[in-house]
Amino acid sequence: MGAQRELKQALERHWRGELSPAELETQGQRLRVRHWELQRDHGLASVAVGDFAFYDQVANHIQLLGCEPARFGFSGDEPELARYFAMARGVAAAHAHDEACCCGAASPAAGQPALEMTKWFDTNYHYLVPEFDAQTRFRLNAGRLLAEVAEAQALGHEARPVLIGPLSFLWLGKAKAEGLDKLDLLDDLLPVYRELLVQLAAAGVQWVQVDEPILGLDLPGAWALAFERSYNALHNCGVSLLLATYFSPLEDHLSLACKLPVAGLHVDAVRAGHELQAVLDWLPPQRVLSIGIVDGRNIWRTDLDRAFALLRPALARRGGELWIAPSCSLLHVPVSLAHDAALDAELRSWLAGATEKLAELRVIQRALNEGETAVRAELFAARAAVASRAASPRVRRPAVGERLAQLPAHADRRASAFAQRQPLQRERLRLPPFPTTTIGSFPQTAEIRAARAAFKRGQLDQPAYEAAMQQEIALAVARQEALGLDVLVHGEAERNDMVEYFGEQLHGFAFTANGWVQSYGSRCVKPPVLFGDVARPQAMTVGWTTYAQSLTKKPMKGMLTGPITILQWSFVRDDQPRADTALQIALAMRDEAADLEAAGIAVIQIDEPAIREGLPLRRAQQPAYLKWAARAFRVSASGVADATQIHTHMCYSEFNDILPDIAAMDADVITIETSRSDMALLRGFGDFRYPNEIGPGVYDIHSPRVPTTAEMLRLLRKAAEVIPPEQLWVNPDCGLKTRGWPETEAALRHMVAAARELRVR
Ligand SMILES: CN1c2c(nc(N)[nH]c2=O)NC[C@@H]1CNc1ccc(C(=O)N[C@@H](CCC(=O)N[C@@H](CCC(=O)N[C@@H](CCC(=O)O)C(=O)O)C(=O)O)C(=O)O)cc1
Ligand SMILES: N[C@@H](CCS)C(=O)O
Ligand SMILES: [Zn+2]
Repeated sequence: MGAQRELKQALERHWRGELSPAELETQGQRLRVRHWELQRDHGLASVAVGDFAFYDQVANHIQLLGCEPARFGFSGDEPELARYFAMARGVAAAHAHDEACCCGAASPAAGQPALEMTKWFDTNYHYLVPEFDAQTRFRLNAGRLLAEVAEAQALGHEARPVLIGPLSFLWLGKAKAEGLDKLDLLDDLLPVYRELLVQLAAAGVQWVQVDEPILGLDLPGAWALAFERSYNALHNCGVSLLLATYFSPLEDHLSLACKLPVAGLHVDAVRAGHELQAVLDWLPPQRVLSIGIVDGRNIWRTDLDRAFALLRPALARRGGELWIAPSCSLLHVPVSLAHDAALDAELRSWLAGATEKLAELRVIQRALNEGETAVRAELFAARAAVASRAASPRVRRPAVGERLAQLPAHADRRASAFAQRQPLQRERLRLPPFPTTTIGSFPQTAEIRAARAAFKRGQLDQPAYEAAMQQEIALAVARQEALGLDVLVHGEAERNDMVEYFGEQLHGFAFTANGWVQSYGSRCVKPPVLFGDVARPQAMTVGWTTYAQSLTKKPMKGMLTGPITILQWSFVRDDQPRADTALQIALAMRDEAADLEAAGIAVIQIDEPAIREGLPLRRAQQPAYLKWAARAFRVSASGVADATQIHTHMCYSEFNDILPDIAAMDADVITIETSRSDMALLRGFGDFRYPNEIGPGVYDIHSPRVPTTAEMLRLLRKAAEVIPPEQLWVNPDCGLKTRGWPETEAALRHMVAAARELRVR
C-alpha cells in the first residue's frame, strides 16, 4: 500500500475517475521502485517481483494465466486494467458511461458481481477467488510480469519473480460447475507455467519463487500426489525454482517437499521451527534451504539469540550454505513502525515493521558470516529491547491474573439453558415473527471520517466531536425508525474500526498512527498492538448506546467485538498462549456487557466474524482451538441475566465444518453471512438442527446493488425450508459501513417489506 497508503489514495482516485490509468500505473511503479530500493538497501540478494498488485496478487494470476471467467464476457479488446477492476469490483447493471469511465463503453460485463473474496489462509487479508468451470482454459499473458521484471533489472536489481504455484492456485479457486474436479485442470495449466518459466529465463531471471502454501494444509491424497508430477513438468526450464511454504508445518508433506525437483525450499521457521531438524535430515545437500526466521505475521522484534540457536546448527549441517528470509510475505505487517508517532519510544523499541525486519535479516546475516563483533551495537540494542520487553512492568497486571485464577468454573455458562431463556427474552422484547435488524455499522461517510480526523489533529474539540457523532447516531436511529426495523443499532459512527476502537480503550493495547495493513483492495486496517495483560479501565460503549436508546422505544442493540476477533485482528503478544490472552479480553468484554445490561440495554451483540479465520490450518490442532475460543466467547457473554438477549455475528467464512462449535457458543441469536452462497450454508445449520435463533443474511453488503423484495423473500423462504420459521431473523449479511446511505436505505426498505410479506404468508 505504501508507507502513507499511497496506493489506496491512488486507487480510490482512479475509481472516482480523478486519476487516469496511466497515472495509476505511474503510482504503482513509484511504489515498486521504492520497495525494491528498500530491499537492496538492506542487503537482500534479490528483490521480489510480481508481488505488487493493484488489488490482489491472486487476481494478478488470473490475468497472468489467462483465466478471466467467461461470465464477464470480455472480448479481449478492453484494457487489461479495466478488466482487472471489473473482476475485482464487479460492474453495475445500469452503468453510466461518463467521460471518466474506464470499463470499455458497452461493457458486456454489465451486471456482473465481483469475484468472491475470501480469507487468505488464517490471515485477515482477503484474496479474489478464481472461478473455474469445465470450459476453463489457461493461456499465458505475461506482459505485465515481464515488464516488471525488466523494470527491476533496469534499476540494477536481481529480480526474483514470485509466483503462486499451480497447485495452490487451483486449490484457492472455486469450481463453479457441478462435479468439476479442479485437479482435472492441472494438465492444461502446467504448460502455461512452463512457458512462463521459459520466458522468465529468457529475460535473464535466475531464481523464481513458487509459493505453495497449501503444503501446510491437510491435503486429499490426489492433491499431494500431484506435486511430484507438477514439479517434474516445471523442471529444467532454465531458471532455478525456490519452492516456498509458509504459515503452517509441512508434517506429512515434509519429505515430499524435500524431494521435489526444485533448486531450493523455503520453510517457515517461525510457525514450524520444530520441523527444521527433519528438513535438514531430508533436504538433499545440493538444494538451497531458505529459512524464514523473521516473523512476517507479527510485529515483535526478533529474539536474535533464539534465531541464532536455530540457524547456527542449520548452517553447520548445510556446510555453510543457507538463505535467510522473513517467514512469509511482508504484506501482513505495516511498512515501518520505527517512527510511528502514536507509540512511545519503549514500545517502538520492541517492534519491527517490514522495513525493520529487513534490517534484522541484515544483522543476522552479518553476525553469522562475520561474527557477532561485526554487529556489536545492533546486537546490543536488539538484546536490550527483548530483555526490556520481557521484564517490563507494563506487560503484567497482577490483578488480571488473579481474577482469571479465581474465575468460577460456571463463568462460561448462562444461568439457564436457551429453552428457558427464550421465553423470558420474548416476553421482554415483544418482537414480531421474523424480527428485522442490522449487523451494527451504518455508512462511515466522508463527513464522519473527516470529523474524526479533525478531532485527532486537535482541530475539533471533544464536545464538538461528540456532538457530531451523536448527530450521526440520531440520524441512524431516525432512519431505522422510519424504515420500520424491529431491533435497532446505533450505527458505530464513533468507531474507526471494530477492533481498533476497543484496543484504544483497553489497557494492554497500544495503537499506531500509521501501522496500516491491507485488508482487501484499497481497504486497510490498523491492527492494535496487544502487548500486555488486558484490563478495562472504564465502560467503552455505554454512553453512545444509552444515548441511542434514549431516542427510541424499540430495543437498541449494544454492539461489542468478541474476544477471538479482537485477538485475531490485533498484533498479539507472543509471550503467553493465545488462549490466555483471549480469556483476558473476554473478561473485559464481559464487564462491558454487564454495564450495558445495567444501563437497561436488553439486546447485546458480540461480534465474532474472525472465529473461523483463527482455526489452525492443520486439523489436528483445531479441536483444542475451538474449545478455548468458544469458551472465551461464552465467558464474554455469560455475565448477563437470562432475559438479556445475546447475539453474535459471523461473516467472511464457511462455517459448516465448525457448526457444533458455533452451537457451543450458545448465543441466543446468530446473524450470519449466507446470501452469497444462496443460503447453501444454512443447510448445514438445518441438518445439524442448530438449536438457537438465526438471522441468515438476506443480502450481500459488498455491492451497492439494491436487491429487490422478491429476491430477499425467495432467500427467506429457502431459509425457512431448513430452519424452523419461529427461529428466523431477517438481516443483511454484515455491517453497512462501506455502503452509502441511498442504497442502504433502499435495500433495508426492501428487506423490511420482505419480512412483512413473510409474516403475512
Ligand atoms: C469486517 N472487516 C474488518 C476486518 N478487520 C478489521 N480490523 N475490521 C473490520 O471491520 N476484517 C474483515 C473485514 C474487512 N473489511 C473492511 C471493510 C472496510 C475497511 C475500511 O473501510 N477501512 C478504512 C479505514 C478504517 C479506519 O480505520 N478509519 C479511520 C481512519 C480513516 C482515515 O483514513 N482517515 C484519513 C483522513 C480522512 C479525512 O480527513 O477525511 C487519514 O487518516 O488520512 C477512522 O474512521 O477514523 C480504509 O479507509 O481503508 C476495512 C476492512
Ligand atoms: N458490527 C460490525 C460487524 C462487522 S463483521 C459491523 O456491523 O460492521
Ligand atoms: Zn460481518
